[in-house]
Amino acid sequence: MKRNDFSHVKRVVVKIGSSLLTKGGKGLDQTAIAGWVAQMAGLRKQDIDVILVSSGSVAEGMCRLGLKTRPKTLHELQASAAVGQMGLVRVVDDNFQQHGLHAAQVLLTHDDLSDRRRYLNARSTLLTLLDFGAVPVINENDTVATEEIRFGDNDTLAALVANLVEAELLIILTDQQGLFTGDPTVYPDATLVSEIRANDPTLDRMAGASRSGLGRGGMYTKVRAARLASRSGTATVIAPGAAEQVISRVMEGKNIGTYFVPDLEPLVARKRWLAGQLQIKGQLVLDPGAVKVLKTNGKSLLAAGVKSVSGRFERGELVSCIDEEGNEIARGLINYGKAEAELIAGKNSADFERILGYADDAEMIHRDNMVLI
Ligand SMILES: Nc1ncnc2c1ncn2[C@@H]1O[C@H](COP(=O)(O)OP(=O)(O)O)[C@@H](O)[C@H]1O
Ligand SMILES: N[C@@H](CCC(=O)OP(=O)(O)O)C(=O)O
Repeated sequence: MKRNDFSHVKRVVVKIGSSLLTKGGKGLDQTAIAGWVAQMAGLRKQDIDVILVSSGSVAEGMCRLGLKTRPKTLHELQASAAVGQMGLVRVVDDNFQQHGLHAAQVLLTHDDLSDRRRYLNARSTLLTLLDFGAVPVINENDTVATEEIRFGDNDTLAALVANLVEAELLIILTDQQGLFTGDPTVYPDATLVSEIRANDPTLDRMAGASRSGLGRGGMYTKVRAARLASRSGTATVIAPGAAEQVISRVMEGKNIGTYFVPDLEPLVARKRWLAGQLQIKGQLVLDPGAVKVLKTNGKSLLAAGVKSVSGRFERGELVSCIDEEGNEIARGLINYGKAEAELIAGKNSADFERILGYADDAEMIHRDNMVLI
């Protein structure tokens, strides 16, 4: 994808860093936030799905609590985040409301995206919010995250969210013009990189740490995020958050910030991931009707077309779909664990509530989570 193809983008993740949001730690920048929200609302009006990953809870909490330096201990960080998150969501929500849009707070930990079942839950909730036309506002769940289940920085979180919802574009707003050949606060003669392949090995030499004491990762985590995002075919632009109409200009394909070109298109990347990297935990035998629908119409797999179930799997794990002769037709992430799948195999989704005691996904495997073999 070239910059001038961004006009085709239908789903974008915007990440805004702490120092931008809090005027370098002085408190939430109401004017700037109103400006970014207005631009995101403009995208929603064009029917583009928008997800905001917003940092700033610790920085705003520090400000409210009168802490001069970023706390060192985990519980102080967590307390600070809890205080600051209140201010953050209030301002963001007020602003989206002024544009007639609903903001939806989603706080995630690393476990939510690494555990297969929780991954599917997080994905379904985010996609449902987008279907409702709401704007998910995501941050790390700092108050409960221990070291082991932390993302640690919101650049990584934003990239994983972009992977999760298959956004075509990730925009990371920061306090610099973009990625420079070296940290411009240390090397004044460093120059702005306008475009680079996300997997270019020279990137590691350019990107340094954060120096503001407010954010977490500096350029290093942003470059790593661009690489991570490129795994699902997502393009990344690191752009100057303080620049006039920055989000709109990036979306218009203007030459602003640094554009990280992914190696693959989103669909190809996801199919490769599904087809190659996960272990198959079970098998579904499909009736001829289901085989035909999957092959010819690219539809989701409904339980009604499943004749039998084998293997050991939980919700969210990879299963293989075979025809009655044993030929593999497709693979996908299943919405039900083995016990439930056996109960609903061959049944209509209208009967799920009676059989299972609850009604959940109508599909056994959603077409977005399936790849034909
Ligand atoms: N190659 C580079 N180009 C630009 N900035 C860099 C580079 N290396 C390190 N940095 C530093 O990264 C900082 C931005 O990261 P950070 O403070 O974590 O911001 P944010 O809060 O937006 O995530 C810049 O202010 C700059 O000091
Ligand atoms: N969850 C933390 C995120 C910290 C963080 O990654 O900050 P930044 O490097 O400014 O994006 C917070 O809201 O303060």
